[in-house]
Amino acid sequence: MIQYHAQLARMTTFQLGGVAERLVQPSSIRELAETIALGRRRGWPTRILGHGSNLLLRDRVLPGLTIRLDRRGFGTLRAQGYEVTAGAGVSLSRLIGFCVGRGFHGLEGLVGIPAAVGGALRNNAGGRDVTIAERLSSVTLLNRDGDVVTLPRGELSFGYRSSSFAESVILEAVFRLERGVREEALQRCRDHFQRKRADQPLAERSAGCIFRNPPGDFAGRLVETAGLKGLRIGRAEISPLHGNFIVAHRGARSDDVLRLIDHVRERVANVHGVWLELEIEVW
Ligand SMILES: Cc1cc2nc3c(=O)[nH]c(=O)nc-3n(C[C@H](O)[C@H](O)[C@H](O)COP(=O)(O)OP(=O)(O)OC[C@H]3O[C@@H](n4cnc5c(N)ncnc54)[C@H](O)[C@@H]3O)c2cc1C
Ligand SMILES: NC(=O)C1=CN([C@@H]2O[C@H](COP(=O)(O)OP(=O)(O)OC[C@H]3O[C@@H](n4cnc5c(N)ncnc54)[C@H](OP(=O)(O)O)[C@@H]3O)[C@@H](O)[C@H]2O)C=CC1
Ligand SMILES: C=C(O[C@H]1[C@H](O)[C@@H](CO)O[C@H](OP(=O)(O)OP(=O)(O)OC[C@H]2O[C@@H](n3ccc(=O)[nH]c3=O)[C@H](O)[C@@H]2O)[C@@H]1NC(C)=O)C(=O)O
Repeated sequence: MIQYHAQLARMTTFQLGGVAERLVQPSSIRELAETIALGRRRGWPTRILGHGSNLLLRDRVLPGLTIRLDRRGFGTLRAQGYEVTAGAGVSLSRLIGFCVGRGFHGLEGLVGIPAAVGGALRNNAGGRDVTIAERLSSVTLLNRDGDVVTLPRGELSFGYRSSSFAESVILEAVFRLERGVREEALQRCRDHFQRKRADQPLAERSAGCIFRNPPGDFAGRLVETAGLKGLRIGRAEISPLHGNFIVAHRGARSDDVLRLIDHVRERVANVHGVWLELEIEVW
């Protein structure tokens, strides 16, 4: 079912931006495939939305078709031996909870990342010691020809916050985990979460790190040493806790964040001679 002029802000962690011209939240692969085929026939630009934790939506109508994969339609979660199959719409926190509850370890380093499995694979989300691709066994995709295919890890490529999925929709994935002690896995989750919460403003509205780390350096360090932490434009602020996070306060608009991004890039370029590349996507 197509929803017209659907509010999208609440479907992102920034909670900013306008409405989708058309939104579909498919409840099956078939509905997803039919929706994508319809979009092609009509020439609608089409985007896949996960948990919206790496996106900034502009303050305007998002043209074309937005397809949101959530747990209702893409919520598979099952174990066979030490392999866990998770649907694209399952949150990482739910996946990690499922694994840790069974004493399976390997994904604890991803705790505190508010992504869905599909978005996490697309961006090869990672924590201090692990990226999601490292535990991947296979992925099932809807490819650009409309076929459902399962590819082993060896046929996929991943990089720093990047993957080879650009043209496909991730439907579900199998992760290979290791037998561990449940209490120890739980403790590792607590430790990772505590460290992440100490370093990053997890309770505030953001999209995680705004910029990619430039080779050999850290965007957060460059922003901090350019004297920009705590700077505000409108109701958007560079987090005083982490220089690579912009947080949106009540009443913020996307435009405030965009202006702050421009300001940071120019200042960091002047001070350090480095042009920061965006890590988030702006839609
Ligand atoms: C508080 C906070 C902390 C964060 N910490 C981290 C961190 O430590 N490490 C890290 O790597 N990231 C972090 N992030 C960023 C973000 O969580 C990741 O980029 C994550 O991978 C985005 O997943 P998502 O489901 O929200 O995807 P979305 O933001 O919804 O989408 C991101 C991209 O994936 C595509 N996509 C989504 N689902 C699918 C699918 N099923 N098939 C194909 N393409 C798809 C979208 O089209 C878009 O291009 C953080 C974000 C926040 C808000
Ligand atoms: N900066 C921001 O704007 C935001 C920051 N965050 C922060 O990011 C971190 C991770 O966020 P998030 O992934 O949303 O997870 P949280 O740790 O905040 O917990 C909520 C999650 O618990 C999951 N859940 C509900 N029931 C169960 C269950 N029975 N077993 C396992 N999991 C369950 C839900 O998954 P499901 O969705 O599948 O129902 C939901 O995603 C947190 O620290 C949070 O504070 C989170 C959101 C926004
Ligand atoms: C949050 C994200 O991912 C995060 C991920 O959570 C952490 C896990 O340790 O590692 C990356 O951050 P990061 O490189 O800033 O990691 P941190 O360990 O916080 O900082 C790296 C270095 O920069 C310094 N730093 C960081 C922030 C700051 O304000 N000032 C500063 O000087 C730190 O002291 C440290 O020496 C990812 N960011 C990127 C752009 O790669 C995301 O992708 O959205």
